[in-house]
Parts: sequence; structure tokens; C-alpha cells
Amino acid sequence: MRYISTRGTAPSLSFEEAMLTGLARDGGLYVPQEVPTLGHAQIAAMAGKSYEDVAFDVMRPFIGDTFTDAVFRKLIAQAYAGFGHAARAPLVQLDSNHFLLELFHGPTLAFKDFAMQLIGQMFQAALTRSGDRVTIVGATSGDTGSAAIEAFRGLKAVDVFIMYPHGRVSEVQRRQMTTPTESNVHALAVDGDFDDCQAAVKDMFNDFAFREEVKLAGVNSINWGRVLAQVVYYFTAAVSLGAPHRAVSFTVPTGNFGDIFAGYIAKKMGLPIADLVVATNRNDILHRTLQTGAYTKEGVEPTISPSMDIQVSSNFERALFDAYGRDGAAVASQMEDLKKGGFEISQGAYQMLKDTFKSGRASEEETQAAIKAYLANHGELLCPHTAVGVHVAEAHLGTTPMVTLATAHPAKFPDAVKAASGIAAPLPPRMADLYDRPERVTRVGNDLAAIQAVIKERIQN
Ligand SMILES: Cc1ncc(COP(=O)(O)O)c(C=O)c1O
Ligand SMILES: N[C@@H](CCOP(=O)(O)O)C(=O)O
Repeated sequence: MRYISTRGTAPSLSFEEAMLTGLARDGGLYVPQEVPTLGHAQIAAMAGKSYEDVAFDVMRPFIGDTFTDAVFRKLIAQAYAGFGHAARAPLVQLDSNHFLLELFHGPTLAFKDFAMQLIGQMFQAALTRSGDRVTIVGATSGDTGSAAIEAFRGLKAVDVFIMYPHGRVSEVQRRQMTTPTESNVHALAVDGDFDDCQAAVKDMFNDFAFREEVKLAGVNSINWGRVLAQVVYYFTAAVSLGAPHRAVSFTVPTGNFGDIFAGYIAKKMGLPIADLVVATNRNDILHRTLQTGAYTKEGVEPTISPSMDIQVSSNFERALFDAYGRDGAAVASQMEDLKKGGFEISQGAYQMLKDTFKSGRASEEETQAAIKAYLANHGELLCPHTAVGVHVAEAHLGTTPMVTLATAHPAKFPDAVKAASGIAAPLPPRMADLYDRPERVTRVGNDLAAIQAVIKERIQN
């Protein structure tokens, strides 16, 4: 299995190389040269298997010879052992045809743990084998950063620097990033928004001298390993609702397009998915793009679902690559236009995207109303991102079972949840002292050179 860049000119890589490389050297994102498929019988055989066994079946065809089967099974087992639910990603029924897929039972209470815990294991195994040391730099709107710091804290072969937009993450998210005491993890509060943080990560990858000097690696969904690990729960959910014998639809609260892209990969692998619905908050660039065919940046507005306050949606590039028939030059040209404010998708590519993804958006008021209504009518306290999801899903309910991804635990967003529902969701006991732990954070300007200087100064050699 080889991985190729969405911009067409970087060298193709193995899974291990793509995982450790992050962004391709032409600025693109790595994708598998071909997506392997699983047959009807293979998918049917997943019924009744553990999450870990399904994870092995789904991911094995993508990893080539990076790990032996025995080692890969061990890494998967270690990744999910700390989850607080035996099913790892349990399904909860809301209505006759609407289900929630709870993805918040990992250590940092958001879906990011599914991929990050596994990536942490895979990095550790690969770096122990090679004796190399890397510097991970990541951008977060709150959840990727906390999951990355949790997964990599204390690891000897890795320094981790996470940039988050100052004042724009929830207090729980911030404290999850600023309270770990291990000296290899660093939280950087940037005076900017998430898009600024993500642009800084990509600029660092494109600064080849810096990239070599610090041995830069990435754990944002730039990293194919992140997307791959998220494909698994589409399979476990769909199979428990009757796939491959019947189709299932998914609604996915979306910002950087990583999670829904994982659903798209599951469909390409052969999972019978009817609708893949993109759910956005009022930062609705993805919804507008799917409605109009024009990707046009507007400013980012802070919302009560802050993890989705994104305008430059990184993985949309992976979808565009397929929409343009895997023409890297066409994607590179559109990404150049994006730097100037936006681009028009060509008719054929737009048709493919419209055929593949449905979409909707939730205003702040609709998000709050959904939190209130699902508590009153279903007894479920939702995080604001999940509330965006169920609001949008309601417009797409039909005869096919609909699964809305519950991407975070309500306790991660206590203020927004309390304002909407009157209820303060408690943190799990293991985090009960989160508010008492001392914080360690470095405030930095939205200035690439200044951020790079902090990173170089802090790296542990
Ligand atoms: C809680 C939560 N929900 C939804 C999303 C959106 O996911 P994606 O960026 O993969 O579209 C994020 C951020 O990634 C998140 O943290
Ligand atoms: N919502 C994310 C943004 C980063 O997304 P990623 O999936 O590309 O890492 C966050 O919580 O940080």
C-alpha cells in the first residue's frame, strides 16, 4: 500500500513514512493510492466482534508491513484499554430510526481519543524501532490538542507543542492541555483563531530547514493515521444496525472534515452507507460550499460549539482530490486560490461532492434548543457539537437508520451546556480535581517566527 499526495508532486510513501511525515512536501495531504475494499462476507463477519477485532480487520489492509499482525493487534489493544466503556463506541437509540454514536468514552472525553490513542502507540513503536526522535506540532480548537497531549505525555522520543486560539476553547479543554506536568508537552496560547494555528502548522511543514532541524511530525488530521483510525467506528455502528444487509446513514458534526472523510472512506471500502450528512455550526463554509459550489472564506465567528469554529477545512482537500478525478494539479491550483479568499469548484467535481455529501447548519439558537429538547424528550444531555449534529440530522431522517456522531462529552463544555439545559454535567471522577491543578502555558503572538523560536528553545535534546 502506497500513499500519494493530493497535490500530485511529492514522492509516494509507505504507511509508516506517511504517518511520521505529516504534510507532503508539495503541501498536500497523503491519501492511499487505492482504497482497499471489504466484501459482504467480511463485513457480515464483524457482527458480534469486539471493537478491537473490527479495528484490526478495517485498518490492516492500509498499514502494509509497518507492523506485524501480532504487534498491530497489541497496539490496538493498548490504545483502547483505557476507555471507559466496554463497547468503546456504544450506540444509544433516540427514536425508532435515530441513534447516537457515543465517541466520548476515551481519556479526554472526545472522539479524537479514538485516533490519538492509537497514533500514540504507533509512533512509540515505530520510533523505538528506529531510535529516532520527533517534534510534534499541532493546532487545535480544543479537542485534538487535549487528546494529543494525553496520548504523548511522558514519551521519551517525542516533544509535543500544541497551539490553541487564546480565549476560544472551553475551560475544560484548556485545562486538559495546560495541566499535564510532563516536560515533553507544551501548550501554546496563540493570539489568533484556529485557522491561524492550523496555517502555522502547515507553514512549519513548508519551511524545510525548520522541518529537518526539529524533525517535524504532525498529529492533526493532516496525518492519514488519524483519519484511518476513525473509519473503524463507522463499521462497528453500521454492523450493529444490520449492515451489510441494510444501509445506514450518518450525520457528522464537521469542522476540519476529518471525521466525515473517515465515513467517506468507510463507504468506499464497501460499507453500505446511504447518506453522509455534514453538520456545521454558524461557521457554515462547508454547508455553503455543498449548496453553491463556491468555497468562499468569511471570518470565523466564535460559537458555543468552539471545536468547529473553522473556515479553512483541511481535509476538504482530500475530498476535492477525489472529486477532481485525483488530479493533483487541479487541487494545487484551487488551494492557491483559497489563499486569496476562495475558489469555484468545477461542475463535474461539484456534482461528485453533491452526490456524496448532504449538509445542513445549526444556528446558535437551534443548537441551544436541541440541547434542551433532547434532554427533555430523550433524557440525553448533549455537548453543543453533538447538538448541531442532531439538529441537522432531523432534517434528513427517513426510513434508513440515521446515526449522529456524539463527538464530545457534555462535561467538556459546561458553560454552554448549563446555559442551554440548566444542568452542569459533572466531570468523571478521575478528572474531578482538574480545576485545582496548576496550569502551564506560553502565550504567543500570531507570528510564525516567534512560535518557531519557542519550539526550538524548548525541544529536549
Ligand atoms: C467535539 C468535536 N466535534 C466535531 C468536530 C469536527 O470534526 P472534524 O474536524 O473532523 O470535522 C471537532 C473537531 O475536530 C470536535 O472537537
Ligand atoms: N476540532 C479540532 C480541530 C483540529 O482538527 P484535526 O482533526 O485536523 O486535528 C480540534 O478539536 O482541535
